[in-house]
Amino acid sequence: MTQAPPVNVTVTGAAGQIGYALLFRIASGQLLGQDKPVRLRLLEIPQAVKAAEGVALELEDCAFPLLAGTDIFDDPKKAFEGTNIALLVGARPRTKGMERGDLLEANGGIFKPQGEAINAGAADDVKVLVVGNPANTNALIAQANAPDVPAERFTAMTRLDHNRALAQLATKLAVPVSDIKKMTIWGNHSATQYPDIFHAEVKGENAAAAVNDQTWLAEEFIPRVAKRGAEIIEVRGASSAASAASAAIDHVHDWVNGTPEGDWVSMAVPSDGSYGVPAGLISSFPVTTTGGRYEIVQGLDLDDFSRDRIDASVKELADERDAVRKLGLI
Ligand SMILES: NC(=O)C1=CN([C@@H]2O[C@H](COP(=O)(O)OP(=O)(O)OC[C@H]3O[C@@H](n4cnc5c(N)ncnc54)[C@H](O)[C@@H]3O)[C@@H](O)[C@H]2O)C=CC1
Ligand SMILES: O=C([O-])CC(=O)C(=O)O
Repeated sequence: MTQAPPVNVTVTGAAGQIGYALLFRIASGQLLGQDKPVRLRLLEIPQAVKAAEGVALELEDCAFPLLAGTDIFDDPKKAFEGTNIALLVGARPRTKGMERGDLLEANGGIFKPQGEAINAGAADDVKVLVVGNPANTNALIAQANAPDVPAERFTAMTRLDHNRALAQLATKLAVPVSDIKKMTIWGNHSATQYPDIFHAEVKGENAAAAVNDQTWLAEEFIPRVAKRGAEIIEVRGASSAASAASAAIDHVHDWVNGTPEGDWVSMAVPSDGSYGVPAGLISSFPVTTTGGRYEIVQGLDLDDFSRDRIDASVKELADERDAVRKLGLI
């Protein structure tokens, strides 16, 4: 039997913490599936190329049957040539006391040239996931600089928030995470995000009704999920890496392979105006995926509690967009 041609997967920041937790899972087939060979294209800044070469040696030593090769670049134009899946991880992480938005200027400059490089050389079917913070607005910058690529191919990661919310709710209800469906993260990957359990289901029952504890929801669950990144930085002394890599695998896996019947996932995607989110903002929504395409779940009722929180997070996204516009990045 002849093998399918390899899928080109570009990973930026390949020598970083997330990169180290991500590359081996991609090469082992967990990103795309056990029938899909991959060719890795790693992008790093010149000072970190040697470390990326070390990671490539270790990848070689794993003898992954699906890994067709690893190439290392310090030039985005080359790294994104022919890429089918682009994982934009490389950026400066925040440290204690910073908000993700504080990274806008530092990291914004990275995503403009990378958007241009994707525009110039990526494959026609390219799918982009931005992980580097502030992820939603970095995705907007990359997208704005890639006018020939369909806008909907640019997404940002809120799957880690989604997974955190699943885990917190499962612990509260003392059920396995697999019993929970239809979790939603709305808005920005920031402390204003809104993890919504009003449409989630636990073994078919409404999750908010199963919890039946508004104080826990408003004062524990929502802030815990929204500020979990800061909690990890406080406790681990560095920002989430393995859990972020795992969420990136989940995001792309489900985008490519589809969501199961009766469930959905959270992805930050360009708004089409759904739920009153201004068109074009890259905001987190509940989405289903099939055939490599996602669709925003329609028709969910939002009460005032949910509406106010979504509006606040979307306002923050609009402010970030205005800030990068002023910086000339979009
Ligand atoms: N969306 C999300 O849920 C999450 C996002 N993050 C973000 O992911 C990013 C990466 O985190 P870590 O891997 O922990 O950081 P890290 O500092 O360990 O690694 C970042 C890597 O990116 C590289 N890099 C910097 N500029 C680059 C450029 N222009 N092109 C290519 N590579 C470049 C650096 O040399 C470094 O090796 C940070 O922005 C962090 O805040 C982290 C966790 C979750
Ligand atoms: O909090 C951070 O800076 C890293 C991150 O995005 C997360 O863990 O959600």
